[in-house]
Amino acid sequence: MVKSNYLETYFICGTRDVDMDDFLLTLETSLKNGVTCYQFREKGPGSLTSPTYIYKTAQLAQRLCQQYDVPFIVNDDLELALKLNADGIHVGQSDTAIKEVIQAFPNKIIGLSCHSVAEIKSANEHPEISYYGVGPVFSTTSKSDAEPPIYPDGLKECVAQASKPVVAIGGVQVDNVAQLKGTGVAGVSVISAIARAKDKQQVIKQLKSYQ
Ligand SMILES: Cc1ncc(COP(=O)(O)OP(=O)(O)O)c(N)n1
Ligand SMILES: Cc1nc(C(=O)O)sc1CCOP(=O)(O)O
Ligand SMILES: [Mg+2]
Repeated sequence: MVKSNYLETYFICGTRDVDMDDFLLTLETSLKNGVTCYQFREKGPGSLTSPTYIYKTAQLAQRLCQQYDVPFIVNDDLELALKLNADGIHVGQSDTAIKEVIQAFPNKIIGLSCHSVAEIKSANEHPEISYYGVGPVFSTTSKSDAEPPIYPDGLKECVAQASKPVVAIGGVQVDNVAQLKGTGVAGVSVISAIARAKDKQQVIKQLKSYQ
């Protein structure tokens, strides 16, 4: 049973976002310290390429999430999500078409990236979508093909038009998260803020202060 506040502090991480040997430890420390959702995103320079390794690594991450009762979401890869019977999948505008995802993965968490009010309006046509990931709110170094930032004002406009909960993504850090107050987001999703934090407990606690 997925908790109603599962989007509150949403951690995204692949093996390239941390030292390879630290991946599972990073995830477990984050789960222990209050992340409410996790996305397995294995992409970008230096990420795993072998489907067997990707599957095995994702499976270990999934088991950790199960221990902490936190939803395990797969980024992009519908086949992997199906194979693992993940709790959900997150896709972007240029990934597998949302209609196909909805059909192939019923009764699961489905996240869709949106970058503008127009994309939100078109996403609203699909009531099966669970949440929208909206951004980048600020500039990010974690995604080389990110769109230009929309900043908190752009985020607020998107939230106002969204028929589903919105998580803010892109460049969200401890020192700017307070700017999200009043935007109406249901949560924040981050890679580097948590992956690179020395004191993950403190950072996760501070990230919750957008509420
Ligand atoms: C929660 C969340 N929001 C947005 C994204 C970005 O998805 P996408 O645009 O498909 O880009 P990639 O992550 O696939 O590079 C996300 N992953 N998660
Ligand atoms: C995965 C991702 N998607 C984005 C989008 O705008 O859709 S920005 C992004 C990277 C988020 O990493 P960080 O928290 O380190 O900025
Ligand atoms: Mg994608």
